[in-house]
Amino acid sequence: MPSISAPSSKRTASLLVSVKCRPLTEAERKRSRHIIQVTDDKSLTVLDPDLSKDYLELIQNRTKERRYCFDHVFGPGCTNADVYRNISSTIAGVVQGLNATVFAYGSTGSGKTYTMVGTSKDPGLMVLSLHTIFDLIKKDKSSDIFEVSCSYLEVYNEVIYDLLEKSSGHLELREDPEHGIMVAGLRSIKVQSADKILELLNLGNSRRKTESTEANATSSRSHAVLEITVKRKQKNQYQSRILRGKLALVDLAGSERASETNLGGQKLRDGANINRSLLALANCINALGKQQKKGLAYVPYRNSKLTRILKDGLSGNSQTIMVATISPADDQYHHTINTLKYADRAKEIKTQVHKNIGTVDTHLADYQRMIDNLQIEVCHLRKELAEKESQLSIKPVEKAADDELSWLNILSRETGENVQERINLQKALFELEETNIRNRTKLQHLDDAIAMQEVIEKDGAVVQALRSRRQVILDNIRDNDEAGAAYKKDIEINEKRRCQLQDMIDEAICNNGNKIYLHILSQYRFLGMANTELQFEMAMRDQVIHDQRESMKKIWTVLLELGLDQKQIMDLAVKQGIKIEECAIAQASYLRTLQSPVVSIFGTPSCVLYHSPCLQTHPSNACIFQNHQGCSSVAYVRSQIDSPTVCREEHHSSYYLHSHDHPHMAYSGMGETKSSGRPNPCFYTPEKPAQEACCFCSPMNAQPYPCSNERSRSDKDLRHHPKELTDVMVKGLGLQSEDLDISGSRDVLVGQTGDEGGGWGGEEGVGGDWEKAGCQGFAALATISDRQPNGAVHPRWGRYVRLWLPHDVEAGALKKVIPSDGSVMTVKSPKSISLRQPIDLLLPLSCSHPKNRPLVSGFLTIAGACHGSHLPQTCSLAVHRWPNIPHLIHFSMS
Ligand SMILES: Nc1ncnc2c1ncn2[C@@H]1O[C@H](COP(=O)(O)OP(=O)(O)OP(=O)(O)O)[C@@H](O)[C@H]1O
Repeated sequence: MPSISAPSSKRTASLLVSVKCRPLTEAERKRSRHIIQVTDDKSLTVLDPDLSKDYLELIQNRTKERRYCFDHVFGPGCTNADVYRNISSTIAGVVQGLNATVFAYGSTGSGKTYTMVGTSKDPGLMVLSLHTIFDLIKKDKSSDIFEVSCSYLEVYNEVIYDLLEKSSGHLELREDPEHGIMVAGLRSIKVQSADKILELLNLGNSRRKTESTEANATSSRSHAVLEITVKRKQKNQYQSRILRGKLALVDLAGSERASETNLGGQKLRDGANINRSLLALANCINALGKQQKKGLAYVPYRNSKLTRILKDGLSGNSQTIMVATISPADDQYHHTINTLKYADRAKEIKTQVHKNIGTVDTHLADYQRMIDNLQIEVCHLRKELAEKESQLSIKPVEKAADDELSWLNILSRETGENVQERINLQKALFELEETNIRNRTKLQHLDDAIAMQEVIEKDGAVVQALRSRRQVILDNIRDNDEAGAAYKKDIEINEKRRCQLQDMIDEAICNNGNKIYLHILSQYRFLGMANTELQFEMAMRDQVIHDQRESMKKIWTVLLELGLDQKQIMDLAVKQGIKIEECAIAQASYLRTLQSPVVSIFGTPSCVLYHSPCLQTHPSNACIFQNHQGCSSVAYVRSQIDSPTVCREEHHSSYYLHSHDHPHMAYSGMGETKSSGRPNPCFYTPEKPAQEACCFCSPMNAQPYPCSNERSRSDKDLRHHPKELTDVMVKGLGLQSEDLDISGSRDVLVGQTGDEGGGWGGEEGVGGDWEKAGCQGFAALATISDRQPNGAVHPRWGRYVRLWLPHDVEAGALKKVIPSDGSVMTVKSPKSISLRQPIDLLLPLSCSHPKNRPLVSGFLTIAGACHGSHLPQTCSLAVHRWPNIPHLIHFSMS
């Protein structure tokens, strides 16, 4: 039996904020007054720059003098080494597998580069950190093997360049589940000594874009990120543990107002992009600071490349240090106050620090390989394109052809950027909606709490506190909705641009004689898009995996807080015949090993689920059901807990189950399951005692259960998270499932027509009229519940369904939704239903539960039709084709 262990512990760390005030420069000394007073090593005062204020104004407290406290404050007399002394312990953690981020934040000319890079006399934090890392490695007494590598990039005008490459192309960001945000194609150079890195650092710095502005003679025009990775591996040990610490040292570009710096043309554009990134950073700091007080505020990381790169440092797994640099000059008062305002807010930011002990899920590795292969192909095509271009330019062709080529190149680049932008915007929208789903769940909890408390005391202090909390959440929801609307507008703009570009390429293909070139171009474009699509899917799924991991951790916390140790949990599990695997193992092999039944009901009593002890190779939570008109379908059902761990293996299983050629099981329309070869699956509804359940077949190694003639409810399966663990808690510890409020508000169910589109309601069904009309049908299932995770019935639950469809389908294609009470609800289709554009359905009163609850628990059948060849014949193929099952049909409740 595999061993189990609790997840590695996380430590919540506050962002450490140091403020560094530089001395007045030679020029400033002549014209400016020094307005910074460092009171002690933790506080400073910014004096009012206006000396002309009279006594009255001062006593009326109209002075602009401001006082601030931080973790550390360094005056003009301090060196970089003084600043470093307070952060060296954090840097040392990198050698122990921890992540750290250090960034300098301040207005232009305030001393960011001086602090990070420094001079030979006063080496900066980058240099000092490197020395610490190599000194520690040298002094290490263990037999561990260390490997240090470094990369250095810059973000200039929202484009990422490799500073260690002589002439770097544009680099793209990728979201990696194990390592967070990564820059695809960025060189990582293995280094043996600090001197080697310093050499690389100098080389990179010489390539950095700097300009002379009025505010700073060598103003950095780009944001630079030096990343040092320290890999530590135990020597000579089987399955040795690898620790991987990462240090990111960031020197931000100078922010300035165009009006102050007399910029124009390119410089003005640089300034705008620099400010866009810095504004995005400031907004993230704002939102993160607010989060501590206000709960779930959306953090707009996606608004710039810089914030995406810094995401881990701002909220993820990293101990982060912000060095706010300020100028003491009175004419910089506003910039100084602005910097200090954000630094003050940043004090509220919390990160979660834990050691990086690497594990790689096999399916993730599969995806990675696919992406890598695509990228190799993209590179290959790029090369071919370049060759083709040079061939063409060698030929004595006229200037017109050259112009055409460069025009096509621009077109190709813009297409790539358009796709990237679209993906980024969609992800942002997705995350925003996730945040609001959680906000709405919180709101419901608060409503319940307020209602309960009001029974005790109508307007007491607790009620008031709850109400003000409620207001905060409402504000968050409103802010997020506004941000969402802005993203939607951006998506519209992006879509328009996409159409324009497409038209231009199509026209070029029609008109241009150079067919090979255009062929390569379009192939390149196609592969590039496929590549980014895959990355998108990967990132979406990673998000879901992340959620699941969080849920697992919560369950572990509950179990451990109950006073049980791992062995006891394991024993309880064994007694109940439940198999528990280590978190990471469970992620990968969850569906294969799951033994627990999942309940399902649809329409009539003949709806059953099968339990998988006898079919271990299939996902146990597959469901066979019969609809209210007596036609059967097979559906692949996923409950909340396991929906996230979708891997390709599952899709095969799903498809396998539905295939007519299934070697082990055939299912006929009217409720007979024919067995062939393998033991048949058994069916039961867990809410009913075993005797009441029925069996469609005679399983060889499972007890047949009679089936209830009533419509049973499926509330319980909706709430379950990592199911082995909840089973331990419910069966082993005698807890009520309702006690296990491990929040998360999603249930995902995906279904499809079983018999080539047949079986969804005769003439009107998928296989009926629509097929005759030349359409292909599809059908899907979504669960719905009027119960909250804590078991309480809430009137608003179950009224809101959100769907993502597997493909774009035409307007009006979504035909009907059938709630499990048998009523049919016609759907007013939105103008267009498109992939990843969710459709929100608010259920009408006709879907009411007899007891006036908005809707009974159960399933919705969603049926529709789609013209053309976009949609595979059944959803099962769609499932097979689109690895991202949870996003095919995504259902959420609020
Ligand atoms: N602690 C210090 N001691 C002496 N001189 C300093 C110090 N900090 C900064 N300076 C000087 O101030 C000037 C501006 O510094 P620096 O270039 O580091 O600013 P910056 O914030 O990086 O500007 P930008 O954002 O425009 O790149 C430089 O001439 C630098 O030498």
